[in-house]
Amino acid sequence: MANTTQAPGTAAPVVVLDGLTKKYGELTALDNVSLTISSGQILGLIGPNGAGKTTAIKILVGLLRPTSGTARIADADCVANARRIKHLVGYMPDKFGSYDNMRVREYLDFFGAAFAIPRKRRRARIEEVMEITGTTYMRDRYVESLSHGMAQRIGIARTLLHDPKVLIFDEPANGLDPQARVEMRELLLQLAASGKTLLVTSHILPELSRICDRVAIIIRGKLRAYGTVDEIGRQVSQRRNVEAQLASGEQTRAAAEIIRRLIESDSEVVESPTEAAVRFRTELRDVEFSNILKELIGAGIEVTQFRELQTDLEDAFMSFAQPPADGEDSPPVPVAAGARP
Ligand SMILES: Nc1ncnc2c1ncn2[C@@H]1O[C@H](COP(=O)(O)OP(=O)(O)OP(=O)(O)O)[C@@H](O)[C@H]1O
Repeated sequence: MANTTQAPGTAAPVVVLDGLTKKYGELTALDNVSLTISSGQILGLIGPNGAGKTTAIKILVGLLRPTSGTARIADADCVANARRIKHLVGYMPDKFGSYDNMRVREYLDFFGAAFAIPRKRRRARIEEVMEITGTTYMRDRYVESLSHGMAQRIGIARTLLHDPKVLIFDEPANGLDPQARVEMRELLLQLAASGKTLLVTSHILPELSRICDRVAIIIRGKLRAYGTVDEIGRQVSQRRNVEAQLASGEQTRAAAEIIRRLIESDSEVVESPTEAAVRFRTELRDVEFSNILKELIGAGIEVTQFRELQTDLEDAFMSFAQPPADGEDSPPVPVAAGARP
């Protein structure tokens, strides 16, 4: 069984993947992936091209059968109850076809009809979803004339028509300019705040990951890390990233020598005379930090700042995504409680 037990005070799991595996012939596109998304949460499913994200999504929306394991949304199994899944989920694929000679309102009406929303109710619902997604002003525009960012918003409006519990968006931020990414992030937060549960994928680590309650990093079909952005940052590096800023670049060599003497011998110490800075990674505790600082000052080094740098999630992702050396499996990385690699 997956570790899906509900901790006291936490929201109920709405999406549950348990040991999900999908093979295409010899290729294992998804390998025993287990994770849960609770009600109102945003989960970012992040992985490079070919990681298995779309495969996981297609199983969830009932378009693919898993080789083994299960996927459930609310009370419905994604294979056995595919019809119910369609009502529970709003799905926006990474590419949606072109609809020539259709205005936005006609396009939404077309999909509303496909969801069998009665005509009268449909008209009001189209107004509502355009309001939610900030697309009312596009109502009379032809769909093919929309910019990519506008089209993405209409794509989201379309997924909301039947008021699903769960929204699954494949690469919603792909190809958007920085401003449109900010707007997309705000829209996703607004949808989660309105009670929707969201799963969004990305092949890069965009700003989207910052708004996710949980991030799942998937590499070559395996779940390599799962947790909050902070938890994943801590998983990747037990070592703290520290920077000593000096008054002058001329003292970087002397400072680096003192630091090398005081920290673990296998730690990398990077001197940057142009920035008048020395950076290093260490497992030392605070008390030992103060000792380094004391020694630097005692040696006449003018230290203007001595601080710990944040572990960047981008660094974490890159370290997970490194291709394994020949004959090795993926690098072993601890995974947060609640997930099984
Ligand atoms: N129908 C299929 N038949 C055979 N192999 C497939 C099929 N669909 C996907 N694959 C392979 O399975 C692996 C996972 O593909 P998937 O599309 O799920 O990855 P992804 O993470 O969504 O990638 P991207 O970011 O490029 O969309 C890839 O190696 C892909 O080539």
